Amino acid sequence: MSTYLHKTRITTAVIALLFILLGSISGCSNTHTANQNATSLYDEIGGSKTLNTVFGVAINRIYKDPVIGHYFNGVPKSHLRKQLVSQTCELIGGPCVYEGKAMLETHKDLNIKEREFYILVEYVQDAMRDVGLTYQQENQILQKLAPIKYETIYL
Ligand code: HEM
Repeated sequence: MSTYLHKTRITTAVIALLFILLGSISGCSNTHTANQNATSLYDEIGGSKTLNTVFGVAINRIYKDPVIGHYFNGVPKSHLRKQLVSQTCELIGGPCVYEGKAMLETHKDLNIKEREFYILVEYVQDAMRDVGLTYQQENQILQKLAPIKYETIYL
């Protein structure tokens, strides 16, 4: 085989490889996006805009609650909202990575009672309903938050 032909074949192989690589990268991201669009509860409910509204509404009520409101004295609403949105976003298949404090560490010295936990959950549930989430979406989100109960309450 002549050197020229040899070089041409190598060049063709390199170009083909590049096309395959680029194809698989873009194919991969397309599939990824398609899957996320098709399956994520996060996208289904309207993403971070909806979560921000839900937690904004819930937090305003929680801070005024006569039983649990006092826990939040000195906790900036915007901070708590940002962390709850990010945590829930991650839990329901959104693109977020929760980078806030660990749940056990955050709540362990607060001595939160079980019934107080349920008061908070009810505010979140009411806010989801008020914002227009379906009963099914509401339940799916609550199911994701439920296991956190044992990291927040004092038993
Ligand atoms: C499923 C239930 C709960 C979830 C998902 C949750 C989640 C969170 C998150 C993400 C933070 C922010 C952590 C950070 O600053 O990085 C936080 C902080 C806090 N949570 Fe909860 N929480 C829950 C239940 C409760 C309950 C029942 C109470 C009280 C009644 C409570 C009181 C607080 C307080 C006072 C803070 C602020 C702590 C501080 O900044 O020192 N949480 N929680």
